[in-house]
Amino acid sequence: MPVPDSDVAALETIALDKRYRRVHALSECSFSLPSGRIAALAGPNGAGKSTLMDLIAGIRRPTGGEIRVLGTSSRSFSGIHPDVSYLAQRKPLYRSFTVEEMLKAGHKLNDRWDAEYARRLVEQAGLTPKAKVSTLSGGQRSRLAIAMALGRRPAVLLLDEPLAELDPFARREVSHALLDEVRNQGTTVLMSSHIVADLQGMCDYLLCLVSGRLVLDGPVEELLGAHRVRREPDLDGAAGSTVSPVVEAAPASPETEWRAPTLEELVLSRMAPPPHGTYVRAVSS
Ligand SMILES: Nc1ncnc2c1ncn2[C@@H]1O[C@H](COP(=O)(O)OP(=O)(O)OP(=O)(O)O)[C@@H](O)[C@H]1O
Repeated sequence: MPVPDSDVAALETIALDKRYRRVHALSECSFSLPSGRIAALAGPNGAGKSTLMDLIAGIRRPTGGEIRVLGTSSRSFSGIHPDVSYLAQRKPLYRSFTVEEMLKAGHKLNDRWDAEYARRLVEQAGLTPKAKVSTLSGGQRSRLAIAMALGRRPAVLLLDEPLAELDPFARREVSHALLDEVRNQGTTVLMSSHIVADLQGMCDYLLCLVSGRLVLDGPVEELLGAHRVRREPDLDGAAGSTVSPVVEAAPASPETEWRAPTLEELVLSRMAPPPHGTYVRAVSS
């Protein structure tokens, strides 16, 4: 893996656009993700998350705009950039293969492959080399798929709903293993998930798409620090529900208490603004 130049964004999109005939899946999407960040890609169904990942991975061509990976424009190469790994929603595992055979396939299919590293990740996951993929649990399959994605030693790792299908225990186990690894390696990660509560504490950067447009973009701490939600003692317990209670926008009386929102509240406020969602106000720094 090349040593990232800290001045160059790991991943940058400039006015990225994607139309599928009548559907405008992504509009004028511009962001710059610094190296070493673990970014959450949040947004409701159909917001354009998979489309964005597919475009970055070179699976689809944009209708407009540009993508840069470590400063190199996607216009200068075809297919997936050698420093990017993509773990799509449907995990690319062959059910009839053993764990060992999957690793061999990874070696064959990738010009750049760190066999030693991939084997170590599989060992850490407690996977038996002779076990068939079809006999693995959902959590074990996720760990194998992640080892396959990391075996390329990517500088940028794209994960589309990596924790879907997993029960809460497996989600925690897989996400901890994944995060330890990418932090140790300094890998930049872009990870989509519907379960925004899962992303808090895992991700230090947030991109939120709604109807193909980027509505939130920045370091999580900065975004949370720049917004306030009204403190409602009776309502606080409902923060985990999909549609949070409305919090009045104004006027705020002098006694009104404000607190920093959770990541979930902030994202929900953009996905479902009042009168159906939480009102979260921006504060000037
Ligand atoms: N191959 C395609 N042909 C036509 N429309 C498409 C195609 N793929 C996606 N779309 C449309 O583009 C929009 C964005 O879809 P996309 O799958 O990128 O969203 P998403 O945020 O990943 O959704 P989900 O969270 O449900 O996976 C949707 O309206 C979808 O119906």
